[in-house]
Amino acid sequence: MTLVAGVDSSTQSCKVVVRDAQTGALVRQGRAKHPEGTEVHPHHWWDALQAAIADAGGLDDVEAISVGGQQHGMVVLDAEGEVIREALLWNDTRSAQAAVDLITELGDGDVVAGAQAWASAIGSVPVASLTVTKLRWLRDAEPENAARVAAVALPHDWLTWKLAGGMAEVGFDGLVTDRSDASGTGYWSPFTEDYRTDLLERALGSVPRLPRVLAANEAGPVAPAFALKPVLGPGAGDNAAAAIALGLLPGDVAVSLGTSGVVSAISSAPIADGTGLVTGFADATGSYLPLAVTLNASRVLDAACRMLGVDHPGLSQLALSAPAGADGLVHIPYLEGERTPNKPMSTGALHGMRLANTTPAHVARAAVEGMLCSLADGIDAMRAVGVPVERVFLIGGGAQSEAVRHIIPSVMGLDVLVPTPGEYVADGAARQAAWVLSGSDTPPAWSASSGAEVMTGEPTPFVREQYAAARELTVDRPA
Ligand SMILES: Nc1ncnc2c1ncn2[C@@H]1O[C@H](COP(=O)(O)OP(=O)(O)O)[C@@H](O)[C@H]1O
Ligand SMILES: O=C(CO)[C@@H](O)[C@H](O)COP(=O)(O)O
Repeated sequence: MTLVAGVDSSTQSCKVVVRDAQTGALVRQGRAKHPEGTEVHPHHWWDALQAAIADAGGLDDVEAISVGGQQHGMVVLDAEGEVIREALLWNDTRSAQAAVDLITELGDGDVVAGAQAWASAIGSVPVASLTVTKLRWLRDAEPENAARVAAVALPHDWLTWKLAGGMAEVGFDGLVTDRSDASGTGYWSPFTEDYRTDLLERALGSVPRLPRVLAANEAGPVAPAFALKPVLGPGAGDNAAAAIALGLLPGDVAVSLGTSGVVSAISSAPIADGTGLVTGFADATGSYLPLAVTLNASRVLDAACRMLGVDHPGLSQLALSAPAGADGLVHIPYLEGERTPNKPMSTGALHGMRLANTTPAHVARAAVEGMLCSLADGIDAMRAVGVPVERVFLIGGGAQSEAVRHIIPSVMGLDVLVPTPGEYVADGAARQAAWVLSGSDTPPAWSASSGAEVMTGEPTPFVREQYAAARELTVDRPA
């Protein structure tokens, strides 16, 4: 049996799956935790990857490996290839003002024109999540660090490079990425399939080395002297890797409930949404992957568990015992600020509180519904830019919530397919690794999306209506 491995270096943890390259059958897997926080030194990801590989029984018998990972994180390297400072993650909002500055500058003072100009240039309107805004923040807040930047990578690029032996073995020439993750930087264009170094220079003030963008099935750097045996694949951003695992086709939409809430879809043409609600990223195969991404998904459920003093099954039991709409109790889930809509300083809120609806069951129901309503808004945003929504898949850690699985069809007004719980990002990376190994033009014919449970429910549009009426009623956190 030929074995391949896939990695998901996600916000909260690192997961490794080992699969049969021919059939896709799961052979073994492992995982390890990442530290908390929105600023993390990349060596923690490397340590977690080693631990997850060991937990998965090692790589000695594995022929190829690809790394999928959280997108956008700013990994800055000096001329010796050393990490200059902790990486700012996708959910770090300190670069919100930098995003406003970049938009205003490109529009010559006109924010609307600037937003459209960015969307036309790179497919997305900058928000604090995108790497380009983090580099502008670095230039303004830490000029001494900005001056030392010799190369910029993303989490998955950096881990791939480390697996290849890093500076000592492959140098900066061996720094590689793929088009899905490159398209989330804010300085790579899905229209020209190339870096926009002019926009990078605008942000950082210089143009450091950038990872070479590999083709979908192209092998990464090889260091003959280095001990790593497997062939390295290009890897991918996490949502693009999940799309590979699910075998998404046009009309399919994935809703991922990880730390981020993500609505993603395959599109045959690039998207340029000047409203910024949909980001026009590329996928990892040659198509496009428009996304609507929130900062608040599974951790909203974690927070509700904490507030109510229950575990996840307990939260589900409570939520399912309350009526749809929680008798008017509305939870706005912007606990970490928000990205879609772009409200980086916002806090969450509970609206419509009355004596009759302030029970643990109502609070639990409102938390689940609020999180799902924010993602239903993402589905609307997809439709508004012409992305068809025919089949919806539910994945990510939050998909393990029974309440989420039962309530989502009613909130979205759609049937929802729930594939067997699994590590879809790591699985997609493994499928890519098998593709690279095969040398074929198309990925191997294994897909993890078979065996999905179809969840149905009576639509409850009033839940979304009461959410929409309360959505703007939030206060900002103290500066
Ligand atoms: N049974 C469950 N019900 C609801 N949420 C769960 C359950 N099990 C795990 N989770 C949540 O899944 C999240 C992690 O999901 P994951 O997709 O791995 O996140 P990320 O990709 O951001 O690291 C955690 O916030 C955790 O609380
Ligand atoms: O910012 C995005 C996509 O634009 C997020 O999807 C991150 O890629 C993090 O994903 P999780 O670790 O929450 O799954």
